[in-house]
Amino acid sequence: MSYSGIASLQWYFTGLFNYGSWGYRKSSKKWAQTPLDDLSSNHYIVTGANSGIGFAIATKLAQLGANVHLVCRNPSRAQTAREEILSLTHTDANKVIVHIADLSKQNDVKALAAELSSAVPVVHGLINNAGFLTHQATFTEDDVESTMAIAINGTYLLTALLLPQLAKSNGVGRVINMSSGGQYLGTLDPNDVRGKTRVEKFDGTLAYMLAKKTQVALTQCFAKRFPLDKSNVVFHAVNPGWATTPGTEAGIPTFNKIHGFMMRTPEEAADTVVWLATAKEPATSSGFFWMDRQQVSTEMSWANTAPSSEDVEQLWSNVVEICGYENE
Ligand SMILES: NC(=O)c1ccc[n+]([C@@H]2O[C@H](COP(=O)([O-])OP(=O)(O)OC[C@H]3O[C@@H](n4cnc5c(N)ncnc54)[C@H](O)[C@@H]3O)[C@@H](O)[C@H]2O)c1
Repeated sequence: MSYSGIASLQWYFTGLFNYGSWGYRKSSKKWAQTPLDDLSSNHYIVTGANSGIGFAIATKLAQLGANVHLVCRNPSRAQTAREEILSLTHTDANKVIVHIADLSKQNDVKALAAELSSAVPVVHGLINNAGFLTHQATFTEDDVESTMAIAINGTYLLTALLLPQLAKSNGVGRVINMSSGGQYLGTLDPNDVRGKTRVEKFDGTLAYMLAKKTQVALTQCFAKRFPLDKSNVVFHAVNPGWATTPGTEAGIPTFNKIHGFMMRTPEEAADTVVWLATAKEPATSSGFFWMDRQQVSTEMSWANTAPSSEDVEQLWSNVVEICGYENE
């Protein structure tokens, strides 16, 4: 379960050169400025949309004219975010809609999916962005450690429940899972998805890496089970880089303080997600890991954390069992 010192160094130096704002500016010079399609009749769901990168994603999509569904846990913070988005983008007030759910709870996710299914019959993009890093082990009402609960309930269950609406997209339905560069150091443990064995000496950073690794593996599983030609849906996972947000200020304050000068803005970290959700090119591939509009490897050479295909399959069946739901 632990990660080696040399792999951490590799990760850190890769991050210094690529994950900060400088890395973003370097990469963005290569991008063709292709105009995005008219998004005015498209509907996007963004989880964790009231803060940080999620807020930047939702704002950009609203600016592009799309209908944006903000999924947030706290009603008053959700309303504040909605008002801010309306004032920043001057979009039609009917196009920015709030939905309340705690994505670490299965019952909330099921209720949210039911609400969205009737409110949004066709979903063009689901952006599973919500996530957090905590240094205290807490278990949800479903008996899953909270960091992992978002990866499972928020990512797996919401995606599985909304597949019929995504499949109806007149382009290609897109699911974008917000993973992290931290996933490179996480080791998949398919037989302890609930996080039970890690409680005594809880390491929040390790739990976070594991949750993010799980999101990448779930993305691959969805792509394998629901290929584009049969499902009309693509699945992507993203490393957004290092961005200063309320999440990094609370979860990794020392890292944030030391590296704040070089970290990305939430808008820079949001760029690849918005591109994956709206551009033509990423509608043709599925199951990959992306950073700065490029497919990147899911593994780092010295980390030795690549899960076996058996582990990935085991993960899927354990997650299905915990959630008690699977699409046919
Ligand atoms: N900021 C970074 O450098 C960075 C790097 C890699 C990955 N990420 C990932 O990007 C995503 C956004 O992070 P951020 O930095 O903008 O942090 P943030 O804390 O500013 O935003 C996270 C959002 O998720 C929401 N959220 C958390 N738990 C929730 C729950 N149980 N139910 C519903 N909503 C919940 C929060 O309310 C918040 O709106 C996260 O998944 C994070 O792990 C961030």
